[in-house]
Amino acid sequence: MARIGILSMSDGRDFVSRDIASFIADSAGSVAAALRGAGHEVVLADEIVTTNQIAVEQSRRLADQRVDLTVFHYAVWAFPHFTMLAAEATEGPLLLLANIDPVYPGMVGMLAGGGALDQIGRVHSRAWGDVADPDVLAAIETEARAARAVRSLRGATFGRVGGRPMGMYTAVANTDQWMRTFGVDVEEIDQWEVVRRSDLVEQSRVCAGRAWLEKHAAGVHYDGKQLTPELLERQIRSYHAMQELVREWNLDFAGIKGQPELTTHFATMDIAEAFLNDPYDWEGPKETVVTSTESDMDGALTMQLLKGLSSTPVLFADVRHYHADKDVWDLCNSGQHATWFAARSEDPGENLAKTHLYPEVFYFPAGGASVQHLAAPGEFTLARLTRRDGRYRLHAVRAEFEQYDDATNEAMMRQSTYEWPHAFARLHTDAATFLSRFGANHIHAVPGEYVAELRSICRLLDIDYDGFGDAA
Ligand SMILES: C[C@H](O)[C@@H](O)[C@@H](O)C(=O)CO
Repeated sequence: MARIGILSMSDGRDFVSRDIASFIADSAGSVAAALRGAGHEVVLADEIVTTNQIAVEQSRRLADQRVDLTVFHYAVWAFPHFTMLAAEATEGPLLLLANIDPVYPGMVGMLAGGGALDQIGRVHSRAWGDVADPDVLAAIETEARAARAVRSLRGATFGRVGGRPMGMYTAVANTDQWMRTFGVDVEEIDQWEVVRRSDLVEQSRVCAGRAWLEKHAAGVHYDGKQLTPELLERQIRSYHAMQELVREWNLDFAGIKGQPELTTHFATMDIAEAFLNDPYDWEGPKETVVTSTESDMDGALTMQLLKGLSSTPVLFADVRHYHADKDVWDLCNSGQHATWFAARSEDPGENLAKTHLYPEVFYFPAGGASVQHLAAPGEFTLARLTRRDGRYRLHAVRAEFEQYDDATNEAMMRQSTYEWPHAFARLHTDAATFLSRFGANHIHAVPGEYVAELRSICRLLDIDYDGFGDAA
């Protein structure tokens, strides 16, 4: 949930503002109550803005509370320079909210303030109407979620464990542009640290992890070569090594190169990535740590934004295949999908019961377990940050994840790489449009509807929104 500041604008003439103060306070109170009722934290300004000084003081006070979204509330005609002074003191996302009550010219106040902000190019969003109307409340909440997701990036640190894999330009971003556009710093960490620290993990933790996986997974398919208890333990060690790096380097999210050094000479990072992205591991419930395969920077950044919206694990997948006969895509990853996607259950046992650990395939001679499952059905929002000629854009598309009878699921998974995790996605766009315009090999998804938030995020970040199909 978001932290939302509310600042009510009013008239600069004392004999007017005096008489309308209670009307404004009641209206602001209803907005605050509705947002609190929806679970948000609300910070109401101490004073209604009736002077230039109060405009600056009160907006600075809200800014000090590091609100995710600042709402300028217009229940009456308000002197527009108050809006300008308050906006000047508000560095975060800004929403102008007018109640539609003809008794007082609140709409006029909002439009005069909004027009003035447009004149100086100050990004802001607008909403209007009675907050008792669910659509009005939903519009404010959409902006609040988008604002929180964007704010959660500012000051964050991405841990890039290993550099660019396999010449993948789409996995590498410019750190200056990241700091300027998203406020995110990048720590470059050598994969050697994963190998070095893996040896230092206590054997008891490792044994407990292997026992837990063997107990709960649908199958751990040891083959004496590509997947052995020793290799699975090495992967469990690499998971704990990554957890340590996240803690010691204060990483908010991360990416692991993996290929080719680790996947050829150490073990794959599939177990590490899956459980970093999961809300649990063999030691209990935990916070998810967004971690991208192939140290995909814009992939991880997209996932961190989606996590800011949904507070769930976020899927990382290759756009691997299109089943034209079914108009369904196989989103399958040579790395991981958090096991949570197998059943989207809060009970890890339920997800693991649909998850198989298979010996890694020919690409990965170092071996280890791949984490295989088929994502549970549901409605999803998919997104991906990419760059066109250096400028960021955010692709967005709606989809349903589907499953069929066991034989059909099996046959479809065997058409690509059976041992890897899959999601069968029906995208709300046609294949030709998608393949001709989508700017990456990886895509990310969360359950639920977040298209409006993604549009707002683009406005707040001043990047291009690129929606496909009914998300256009
Ligand atoms: C195993 C291959 O190298 C895969 O990693 C490759 O196809 C990708 O997934 C690239 O995104």
